[in-house]
Amino acid sequence: MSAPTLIDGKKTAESVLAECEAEIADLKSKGVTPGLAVVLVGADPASTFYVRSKSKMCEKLGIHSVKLELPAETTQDELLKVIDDLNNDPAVHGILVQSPPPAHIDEAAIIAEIDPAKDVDGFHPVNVAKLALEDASGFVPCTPAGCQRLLTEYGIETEGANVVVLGRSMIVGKPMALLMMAKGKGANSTVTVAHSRTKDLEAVTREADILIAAIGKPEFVKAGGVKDGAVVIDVGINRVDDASQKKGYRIVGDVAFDEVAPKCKAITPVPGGVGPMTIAMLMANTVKACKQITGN
Ligand SMILES: NC(=O)C1=CN([C@@H]2O[C@H](COP(=O)(O)OP(=O)(O)OC[C@H]3O[C@@H](n4cnc5c(N)ncnc54)[C@H](OP(=O)(O)O)[C@@H]3O)[C@@H](O)[C@H]2O)C=CC1
Ligand SMILES: Nc1nc(=O)c2c([nH]1)NC[C@@H]1CN(c3ccc(C(=O)N[C@@H](CCC(=O)O)C(=O)O)cc3)C=[N+]21
Repeated sequence: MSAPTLIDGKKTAESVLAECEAEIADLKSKGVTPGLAVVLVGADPASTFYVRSKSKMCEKLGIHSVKLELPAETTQDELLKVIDDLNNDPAVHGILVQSPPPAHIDEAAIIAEIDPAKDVDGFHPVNVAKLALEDASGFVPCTPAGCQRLLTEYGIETEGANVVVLGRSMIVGKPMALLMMAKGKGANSTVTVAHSRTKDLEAVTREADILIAAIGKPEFVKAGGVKDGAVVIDVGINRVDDASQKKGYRIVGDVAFDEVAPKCKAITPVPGGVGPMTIAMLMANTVKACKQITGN
């Protein structure tokens, strides 16, 4: 087989961000500045890193950024109050509460408190329903939206394709499956969702023309679970110990890249694949929220 196409998430994210910049300039010419609030409870190092990269991207694009890093002991009621204040803040059009929160927080209740019009993560029940109903006024979760954009950007045929989504979380797997089974461009796929209870997993994933892996298990998908000529989108972000690295770890995906890539038509790297797209789609959702809320 010829060498696989490396799907460049950084480059595609740049085009999404350039579209955002044009829309932000237009909004600013009308006296409106989009605003995003990112809330982190506790100091998990990976979460802290992601929250800061989101805020940095806002600053780069000229989006008003509110970063709230709250102590791990923050109570449910205190967090609900923070959300209410952001719901009522006219300078904030998007609200994101970094997942997962500490164990004493009821995450579903926090998500339900967010004004659906500001729910740029697309986790609120109203937006989950809009995705299922194919109502484009809602917010699509950033990671699945980013995966779909990578497929369309690289001209990958999704119509009638066998798409296997590995993982069924509310953040990635389930919305990813809904997106790909929807009617329309970049979708119309035949979708199978596999998870930890799936029987003969490799036989299932081997049927995929497009395999989207989101399970959080380092290098779990091996060559034997991938069809020749498949397109592989690796959502996984896993830290594995690596003494040869300055930080003492490196990031790998859910796919064993070195053995899987030679079988693929196209594959995303980790890092530099889906991760940068997640942040870019968050910016795009924030611009969309701002336009909807301000009527622009
Ligand atoms: N690149 C990005 O922007 C993002 C990356 N991620 C990364 O994606 C990965 C998945 O995240 P997330 O969806 O939040 O994870 P969750 O832990 O919420 O969900 C994992 C899913 O994978 C399934 N699963 C776990 N182990 C296996 C297994 N051995 N075989 C088959 N299925 C399995 C689980 O099945 P079951 O339901 O049966 O338990 C579950 O559905 C993580 O590495 C995360 O860091 C997440 C968000 C954004
Ligand atoms: N409410 C909420 N919304 C989220 O969107 C959300 C969340 N909670 N919790 C955690 C996951 C994870 N996530 C990532 C974002 C960016 C990269 C990213 O930028 N990755 C880069 C750098 C990777 C690195 O060096 O660590 C890359 O893959 O190239 C990765 C993962 C968003 N998530």
